[in-house]
Amino acid sequence: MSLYLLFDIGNTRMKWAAVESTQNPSDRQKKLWAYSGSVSSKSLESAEHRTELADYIAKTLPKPDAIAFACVAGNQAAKNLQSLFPQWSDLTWKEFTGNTPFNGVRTLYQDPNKLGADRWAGLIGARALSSTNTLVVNSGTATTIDLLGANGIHYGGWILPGLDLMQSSLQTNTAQLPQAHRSAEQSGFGLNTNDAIIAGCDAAQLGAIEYAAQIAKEMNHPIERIYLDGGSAKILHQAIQKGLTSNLGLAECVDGLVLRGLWSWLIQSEKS
Ligand SMILES: Nc1ncnc2c1ncn2[C@@H]1O[C@H](COP(=O)(O)OP(=O)(O)O)[C@@H](O)[C@H]1O
Ligand SMILES: CC(C)(COP(=O)(O)O)[C@@H](O)C(=O)NCCC(=O)O
Repeated sequence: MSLYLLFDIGNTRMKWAAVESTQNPSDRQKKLWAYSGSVSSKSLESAEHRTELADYIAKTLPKPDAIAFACVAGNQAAKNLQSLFPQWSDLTWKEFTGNTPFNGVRTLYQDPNKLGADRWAGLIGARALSSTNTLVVNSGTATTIDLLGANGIHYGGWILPGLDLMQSSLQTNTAQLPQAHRSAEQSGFGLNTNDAIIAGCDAAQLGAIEYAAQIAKEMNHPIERIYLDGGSAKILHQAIQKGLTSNLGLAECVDGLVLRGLWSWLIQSEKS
């Protein structure tokens, strides 16, 4: 049995998990993530936070057999992460990028070097869960919506500001708009400024997903699954369930698509 340590460094949060080779990236049980965590990606910039994190991970985890990471938060963030574990210096840190080949999934992106490592890993993670036409929605700092065909082809996707970014950019760039706050009652058209912002940004995100499904259908890839992952996935899912849009009944929250993709990649690399 091998122990894999996986890191997904996003623009807001760094997520990690340790998994065993006897487990399976297609497993949907919560206990799959028995050893996992997240911290602010910015905290990697602070020597004090780095030491705390290094202590925590090293004390709670035996030495892994392999480490894989995907980073879209800049080279320095990845370097800072790797500096945490000098005691594991004999291990190779395997960096996964948008250009990393994976048997069974292929992207049509014009320059895969430019495809976000997290988007590519998320698509591979989605493929571990489903072999049908799927929309992969990662709702973090940015929201990304990608079309993965049943044939394993990534037909491209969209990048939108994430939900928080949409809301906060209104406050930052206008004279009269406040930072909006979500409450349980909001739905439909807003009758005050706060609700108009919350519902408007929800509508932009859900509308984009619905539109993506419509285009996929026109491309003869009718969507059978919609996976929602990322820090705002649950909020988007709740908005869908409130009936803001009736056509997204397929949408479901899925944990750790990027980590699942890194894991699938390690398994495939070990076999070849
Ligand atoms: N504890 C938290 N700290 C910061 N953001 C959080 C937290 N929990 C949920 N969020 C939301 O999740 C988003 C970050 O999600 P995540 O998927 O980790 O993004 P990224 O991959 O871009 O770092 C934030 O923009 C925020 O809306
Ligand atoms: C779109 C992203 C900013 C999303 O990052 P995240 O919200 O997960 O932090 C990231 O995947 C990225 O920098 N992509 C590179 C450009 C591209 O995918 O075309």
